[in-house]
Amino acid sequence: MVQTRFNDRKAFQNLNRLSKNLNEDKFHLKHMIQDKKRLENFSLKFDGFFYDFSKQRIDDRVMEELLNLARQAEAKKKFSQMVSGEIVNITENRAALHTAARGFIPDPANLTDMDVLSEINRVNSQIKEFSAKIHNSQIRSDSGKPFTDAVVIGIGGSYLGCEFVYTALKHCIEPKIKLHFLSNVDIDNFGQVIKTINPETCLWIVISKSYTTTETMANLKQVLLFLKNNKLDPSSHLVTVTAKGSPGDDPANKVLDSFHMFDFIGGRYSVTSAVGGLPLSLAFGFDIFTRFLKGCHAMDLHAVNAPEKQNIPLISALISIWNSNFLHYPAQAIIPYCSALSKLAPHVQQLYMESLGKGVTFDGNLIDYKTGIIIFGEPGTNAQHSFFQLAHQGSPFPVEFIGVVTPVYNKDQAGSNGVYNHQELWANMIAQAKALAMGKDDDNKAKYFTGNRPSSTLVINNLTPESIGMLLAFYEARTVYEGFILGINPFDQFGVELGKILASQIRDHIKQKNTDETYTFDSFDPATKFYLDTLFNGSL
Ligand SMILES: O=P(O)(O)OC[C@H]1O[C@](O)(CO)[C@@H](O)[C@@H]1O
Repeated sequence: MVQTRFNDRKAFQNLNRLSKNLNEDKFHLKHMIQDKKRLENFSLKFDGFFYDFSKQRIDDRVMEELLNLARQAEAKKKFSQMVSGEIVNITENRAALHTAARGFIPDPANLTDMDVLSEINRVNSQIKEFSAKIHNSQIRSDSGKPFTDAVVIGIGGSYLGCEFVYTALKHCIEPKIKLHFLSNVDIDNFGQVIKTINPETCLWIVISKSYTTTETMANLKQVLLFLKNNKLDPSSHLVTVTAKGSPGDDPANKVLDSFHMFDFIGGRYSVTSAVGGLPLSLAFGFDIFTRFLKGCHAMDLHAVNAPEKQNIPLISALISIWNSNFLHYPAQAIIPYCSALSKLAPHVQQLYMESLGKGVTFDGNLIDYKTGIIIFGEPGTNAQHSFFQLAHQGSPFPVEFIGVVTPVYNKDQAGSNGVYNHQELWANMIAQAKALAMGKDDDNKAKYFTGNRPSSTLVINNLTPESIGMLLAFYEARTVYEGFILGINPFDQFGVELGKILASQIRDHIKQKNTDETYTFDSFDPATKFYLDTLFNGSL
């Protein structure tokens, strides 16, 4: 069925018109945020999750048209189809059932050709049993020692989400098994990791859906050599998380165990499958992983059931579309005022940009409007001392501030200024959003701030497995909603393929040179030849 293009929708035309009026002074944020009802009218709260979009450049009319845009795109209907297991990833002819990993399928009877929930439950039981055996030392290393550390070998969706959740949770829960991450093919990544572990008490978790990803396979090779050099048997030290039937699915028991991931859950949406489930259960216990899933599930239910007007992921997707397509901001920063969330932005970078950085519509037509924008971020206040100069006086971009009401560390003391560190942190977060919105007049133009720079603020009460789950599922749902409204497929990633193909061609030539010193790179363009010659010369 041919769909109406995003920019042919009536609401799109109306929003375009409304965006032109915004230059009038009365729409400057410094005036709009004075309205006593503004926060109440432009914020939403759900289950300890607060989303304030009162400092976005919107008013009631813009909001109403944005909601119309979502309705005209049937965003909620598409979201329901997704959680029900319909084929929403049409270019790859697959469902996108990451929500099922947290036990959420509204009507499992409709899933005829795959037993999604029983497969998920089977793998979760396997994870529960395996992690308990590691914790109670029923499973020990080759030399009979209890495991103390685990290295996750994986890249992209098989790494980033897990690192985000682990980094967040280790602030509030002492890990039983310490996790380390080996993602980059850079040999120095491997070199650093092996410095931090004891080979005799370390478990290696290879995570790769395809089990063909070059970086992961190259690192696996290094690990196997490392185990051999340390006289350790991979069948006692290595586990795999991979698709059923992949080269890493191990019926021959060459490794300690294999856990399945499924093609109905895409890599960047896979933290709640065995991809995150195994390492996080090893680190904190299966019960903590379950609590994390419950947080995701709560947000999933909200994303499906809340009406458009109260739906936090949907509203934030609309705000993002407003900022990119109508106000023409090219990027968005994610700034958590919380060190524990330091790996959130790298995770959302992949989730968002791999999902929404698309050039064709659902039905295969080239696109002439903005799809995904650039996402980047750093924790505050650090970000204030690096790139916030540009945020305040350079090219504007919307910012998403994230605050956590109660810190984990409960011995914070007031300094000589009578303020606790955590209060100082919040003072800065509040001030930055205000400064961006208000701006400041000054006769000295070097000290003049235009203001009218939009931001949202997201607040959670504290760092718990449940709240981290909600945060993760919020970003997933928002990404998917944005994709559905933009009329693109948020589940494929053909854009990563071309570089891989070219790398493989270059690799073939490197291989030839490794076996034949006289081999030349003359068949390449001059720059490629220059870089390869430099690599082989060992110096510029
Ligand atoms: O799990 P695999 O198959 O190793 O893939 C890793 C990652 O690589 C990508 O294909 C991108 O290159 C991601 O989508 C995926 O999460």
